[in-house]
Amino acid sequence: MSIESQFGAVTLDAEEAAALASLARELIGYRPGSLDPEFAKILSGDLPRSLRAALSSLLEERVLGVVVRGVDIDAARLGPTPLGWSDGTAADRSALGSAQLMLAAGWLGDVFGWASQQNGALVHDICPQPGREYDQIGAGSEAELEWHTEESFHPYKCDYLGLLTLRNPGQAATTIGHVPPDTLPDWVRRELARPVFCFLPDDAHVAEAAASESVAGMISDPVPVPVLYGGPDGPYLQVDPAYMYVLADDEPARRALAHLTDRIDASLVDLPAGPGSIVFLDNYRVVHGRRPFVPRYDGTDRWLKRVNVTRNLRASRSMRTSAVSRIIT
Ligand SMILES: O=C(O)CCC(=O)C(=O)O
Ligand SMILES: [Fe+2]
Repeated sequence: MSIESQFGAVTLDAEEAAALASLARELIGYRPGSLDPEFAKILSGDLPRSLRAALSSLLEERVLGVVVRGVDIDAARLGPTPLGWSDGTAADRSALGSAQLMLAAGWLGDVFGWASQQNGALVHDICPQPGREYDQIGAGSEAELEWHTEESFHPYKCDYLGLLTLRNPGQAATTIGHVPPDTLPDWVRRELARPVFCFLPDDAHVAEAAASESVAGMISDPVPVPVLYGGPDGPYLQVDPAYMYVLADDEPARRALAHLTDRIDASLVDLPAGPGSIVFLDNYRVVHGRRPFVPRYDGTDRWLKRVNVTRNLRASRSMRTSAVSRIIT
């Protein structure tokens, strides 16, 4: 079965798109300058039913991801794509899109951020940044962003990753890959379930690691974990070949990882998603990356918004400064 056929798809009609944008305006007005994720959850009960149904099928693991098309991003108001993420006015210009991404995420769970990523923002900008063209981070461009599960290095990685495309002139696709675990040979599954794989924080976190005690610790002292985890019948996956190594060069584990990597390579497809598309991916079951593209740095570049969603915010309480904080430190 192709990966695309295992994705839910919703195309909002004009009425649904207007209803979603109207909720977003309510969310923006509730606390000007900063989208309130708790209020977004309350409002998410009023999302168009077709959207809630698709998102619920993701919660139930009946699909690997959901693509929503027809979101009003108020393209006329967007202005120039920022050069990287630290552009103050860009949040305001793109608030309509960000609010809709947060609303849909609110139906799935709790949006959270990282102290070590984009200064703790809940909604991230993904735009090419001068000087980072060949780096394995969202702000790269000329080099393919190798496939990965998001924040593989962290025990409180997101359940779902949400991406909203604001613009993508060169149509540089997000890639997705998936291998049904029950199609892997038994020896591969056995090896990948052993806790002998070490993950390192990716460069996007390392640059801001001083802001996060847990991330700083993971750079110096990674805890070995399995690649396949959860139930033996339908295990979940954490894998990021660009940022991982096998403990003590364990040969069988290394071969199993190589086998998995080949299989995922062979499964990789482009996800078609133009401006006004939101994609949610099950970060426990699919990998994603990005095709290379040539950045322009003239204000018209590719620009995406990203959110991390967890089903269990409480699990990370020891790494957040208060029960209501949504920032992992
Ligand atoms: O740019 C994309 O399409 C995906 C970016 C990504 O995977 C990341 O920033 O971790
Ligand atoms: Fe990613």
